[in-house]
Amino acid sequence: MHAELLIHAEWILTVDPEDRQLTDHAIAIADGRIQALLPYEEARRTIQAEQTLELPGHVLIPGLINAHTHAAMTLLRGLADDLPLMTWLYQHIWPTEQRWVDADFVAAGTRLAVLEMLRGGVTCYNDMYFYPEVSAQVTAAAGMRALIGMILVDFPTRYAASPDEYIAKGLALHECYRDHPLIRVAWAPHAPYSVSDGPLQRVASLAHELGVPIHIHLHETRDEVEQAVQARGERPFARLDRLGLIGPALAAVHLTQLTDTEIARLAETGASVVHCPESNLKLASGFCPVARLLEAGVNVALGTDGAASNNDLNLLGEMRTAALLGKGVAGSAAAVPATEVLRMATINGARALGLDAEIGSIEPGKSADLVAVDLRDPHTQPIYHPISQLVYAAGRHQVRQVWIRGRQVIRDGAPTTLHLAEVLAEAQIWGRRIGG
Ligand SMILES: CSC[C@H]1O[C@@H](n2cnc3c(O)ncnc32)[C@H](O)[C@@H]1O
Ligand SMILES: [Zn+2]
Repeated sequence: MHAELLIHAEWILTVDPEDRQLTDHAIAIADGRIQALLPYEEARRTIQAEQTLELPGHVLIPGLINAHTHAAMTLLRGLADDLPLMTWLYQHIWPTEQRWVDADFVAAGTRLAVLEMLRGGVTCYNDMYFYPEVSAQVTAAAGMRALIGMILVDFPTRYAASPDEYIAKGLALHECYRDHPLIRVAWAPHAPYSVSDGPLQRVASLAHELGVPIHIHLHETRDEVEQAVQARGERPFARLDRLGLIGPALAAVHLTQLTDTEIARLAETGASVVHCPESNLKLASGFCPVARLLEAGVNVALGTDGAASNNDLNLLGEMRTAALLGKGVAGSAAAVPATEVLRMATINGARALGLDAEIGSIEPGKSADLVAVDLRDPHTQPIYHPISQLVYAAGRHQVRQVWIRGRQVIRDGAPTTLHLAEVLAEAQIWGRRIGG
């Protein structure tokens, strides 16, 4: 058998249905796909590889999937800290966005985000931001994978004047990225409090018609739910259900407020939850009941949220936070174990984004989206269980090699598709402009 690349890592965490953790195995890659996963000795005998990469002391994992972010908000990192959600959003972030966000802002901010995520082992992200056509273009040019949000809010911005215009621009984006190897699109209405019934209903039917996911913030805080109940006599979850949005295409972000009935409804409809523990902690938004969701059979993915509320796009760090917080919230050290957290950051993310046939695990036939993490640092030694070191001790600087569709986008910790100094210079110009 001929392969373009053979990777021999000391450990491989497949995240396949059996959660196989392999030692001394190799992965053969051809045409951007995982061609074979087999014992290294057998690979040496049966595979003629153009290149073989030896990775002693490394663990190889599927590319990490950041299932909720606002990539271009890297340019607003640290602008407004230590504030609760609604003060942060209405008094700081939205006025700043109204003033500064244009296509150039989104290009510079997305490039910075893509660079940060790739270096941290994130190979795919789910975005919700203005000028999505710009994010899509920047991401594809860097060889990264993304699900780009066709955004929708009731209020006018420089990007679009009305819900009709947001939807028309979304449809144009969908058309443009039909059959693209790296970019897919999703409907991304911002939240129940910022989008009214008519446009939400249109999103539900268009999502069904086009076969694309729906990405929305939901029940982020107790205030959000209480205010909706006061104003409309209905919880936002019930409203979305009535409007046809709760179903297998839904990736609902945050969900810090959930009744048992709502959890059962998520499980029964096959909807996904995207947990953003660090954003929830920083904005003091509340706690997503991850252990209860997992127990009920709900697909739970992991996201960083934007860099203005986290303040990084470090999914490896988010995995550790999710595990620790999940145990604290459940009152059980056995809750949200390391293997489950790795699933949340990979295959569950892929499922939430409708991409699980293509990415999320290391299995022959899937795209070669792979990450090698060097565990030979002092703080990840000795190694009894590589997954424990990965989730509880490793830092993102230990991500050394990253491939997307078989193309190496990070080599020895450095980007191959983006120019670090240029991306930083561009971000600093924006920082000076906004900071005055
Ligand atoms: C319509 S583009 C996305 C919109 O969402 C804002 N945003 C960023 N983080 C959050 C969050 O945690 N909750 C609600 N809204 C958020 C972002 O600033 C954009 O305006
Ligand atoms: Zn968000």
